[in-house]
Amino acid sequence: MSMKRKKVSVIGGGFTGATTAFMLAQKELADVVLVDIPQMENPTKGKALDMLEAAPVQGFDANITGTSNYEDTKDSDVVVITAGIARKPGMSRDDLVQTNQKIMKSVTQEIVKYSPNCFIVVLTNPVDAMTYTVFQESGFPKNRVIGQSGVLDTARFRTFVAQELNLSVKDVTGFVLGGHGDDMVPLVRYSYAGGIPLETLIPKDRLNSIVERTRKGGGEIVNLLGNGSAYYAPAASLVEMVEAILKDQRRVLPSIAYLEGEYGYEGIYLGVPTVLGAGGIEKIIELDLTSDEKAALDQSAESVKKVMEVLA
Ligand SMILES: NC(=O)c1ccc[n+]([C@@H]2O[C@H](COP(=O)([O-])OP(=O)(O)OC[C@H]3O[C@@H](n4cnc5c(N)ncnc54)[C@H](O)[C@@H]3O)[C@@H](O)[C@H]2O)c1
Ligand SMILES: O=C(O)C[C@H](O)C(=O)O
Repeated sequence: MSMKRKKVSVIGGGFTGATTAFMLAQKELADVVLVDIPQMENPTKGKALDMLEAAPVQGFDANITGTSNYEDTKDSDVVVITAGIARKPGMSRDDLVQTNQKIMKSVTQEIVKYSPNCFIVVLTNPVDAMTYTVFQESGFPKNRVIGQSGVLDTARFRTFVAQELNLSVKDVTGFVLGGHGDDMVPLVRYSYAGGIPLETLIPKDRLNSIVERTRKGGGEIVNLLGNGSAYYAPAASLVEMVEAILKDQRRVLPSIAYLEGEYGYEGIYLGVPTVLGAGGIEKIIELDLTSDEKAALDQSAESVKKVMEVLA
């Protein structure tokens, strides 16, 4: 009996797109189609072929193709959007909104034409507003249009906590809620090392500085790179979400989800804890928040709404 392989298309073959494609193939999660604009067709084909030639060495069975033709994305199970411009030092993610909004609209039309039943996972910044744009343009139900930010932001938080405590990252858990901006909300009260609340392990001032570093984690990398933004951890985060969907894992992961009353917000996409499985976002988990946590989340939601006003 033969099992048909899953298919994932990654739109945008730049740093995050190419890294995501390679990680998906290395994990044998799907055959991967990497898509970029016609002017980038040869470099995209070149990247895909180069990755494919790593398969015999690493021993993975997955096909990777590069293209600028959306017909090649036909019947994808999941489509990941990384197309668009990235920020440079001195810029905020919100400075990318107008350029990337146009790109979201055009790529979404092509995605929907060839894969009307797919799940879409959006990475392009400013990602809360771009996920909303893709949701509107696609006409898909909300469970099938998902944004990535919280897995990455939580991964940064977990990295810094593990460094602070000199413990394995595997034993550190956390939750970052809200928009993917400098006012995101790392929920320290819901964060643990080996099941022990972090607040009992790390002094308050050290925890506060970890929270601050997490909030500015994207900018820290942008300043170090000098000419672009992070891509290894963002790609790993996308792959974790795609894997949860393809394998129906029902993972509890933060996703950028469309809210219709949850946490008191209506009609916006925002980072919240979700259950990710074969139905995409199968559930939004509503945590009890203190008044300080809710005020911080309100501020983050306000920032997202301001960017959404530019969309109109
Ligand atoms: N949400 C997050 O956590 C997160 C993390 C990292 C990066 N990002 C965002 O992801 C985006 C991509 O970042 P990157 O580092 O890969 O940038 P990059 O410049 O390396 O790659 C972007 C690619 O998109 C392609 N592209 C542009 N217009 C396109 C179109 N219409 N169709 C198909 N492809 C198109 C470009 O040719 C380029 O190859 C940026 O907006 C960045 O800010 C978000
Ligand atoms: O910071 C950026 O502009 C890219 C991304 O959103 C990140 O957090 O690394």
